[in-house]
Amino acid sequence: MTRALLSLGSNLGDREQHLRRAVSRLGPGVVSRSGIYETPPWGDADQPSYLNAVVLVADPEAEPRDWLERARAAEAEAERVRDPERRFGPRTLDVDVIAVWDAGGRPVLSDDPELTLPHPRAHLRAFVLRPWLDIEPAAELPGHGPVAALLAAPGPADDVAGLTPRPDLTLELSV
Ligand SMILES: Nc1ncnc2c1ncn2[C@@H]1O[C@H](COP(=O)(O)OP(=O)(O)OP(=O)(O)O)[C@@H](O)[C@H]1O
Ligand SMILES: Nc1nc2c(c(=O)[nH]1)N=C(CO)CN2
Repeated sequence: MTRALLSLGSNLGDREQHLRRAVSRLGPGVVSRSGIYETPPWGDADQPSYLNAVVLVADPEAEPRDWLERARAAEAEAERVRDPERRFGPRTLDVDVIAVWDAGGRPVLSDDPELTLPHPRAHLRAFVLRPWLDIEPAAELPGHGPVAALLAAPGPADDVAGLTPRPDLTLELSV
C-alpha cells in the first residue's frame, strides 16, 4: 500500500485535455485532485505558459516504483517528446512523483536517480506547492516541512504571485 502526490503539467497542444486524460488513466487510485493553475514557465523561460495541477493517489497494490511507471505511461500516451537539449523545455505532459508514503504514513526516501523521493526540485516550485495546499492545507513535503511555510519562503514565494487559478477548467470530468 502506498499513497503518492503526483504533479501534472502541460504547455503544448490541448493542455486541459492532456491533464484530464492523465487523471483518467490513473483511474480509481485518484483520491483527490487540485484545481488547475496557469503558471509561467519555470527553469526555461522561452516557452508557453503551463497548466499545472496535482493529484493524491493511493493503491493497496502499488510499490513506490509503480507510480513512476504510471507517470511515464501517461506521458507516453500524450506522445511526449523529450528534447535532450532542453532539460526544462516544453511538453504535452509532465507527470512527476513528488512524494510517496508507505502503509504506515511514513515518507519513502530515495536517492536513486531513476526515482528520487521526494522529488528534488519540488520544494522550489510554486506550481507544485500551491495546488497541493488546496487539497491538503496541512501538507508536509518530507525533509522540507510544511508546504505553507515553503510557499512563504524565498524561491517559491517569488513565483507564487505569477500563478493564476483557472476555475473555468477542471480535472473532474474524465474523457
Ligand atoms: N520523483 C521523480 N519523479 C519523476 N521522475 C523522476 C523522479 N526522480 C527521478 N526521476 C527521473 O528523472 C528523469 C527525467 O524525468 P523528466 O524528463 O520527467 O524530467 P523533467 O520533467 O524534464 O524535469 P523535472 O524532473 O525537474 O520536472 C526520469 O528518467 C526519471 O526516472
Ligand atoms: N510552470 C511550469 N514550468 C515548468 C514545468 C511545469 O510543469 N510548470 N515543468 C517543467 C519540467 O521540468 C519545467 N518548467
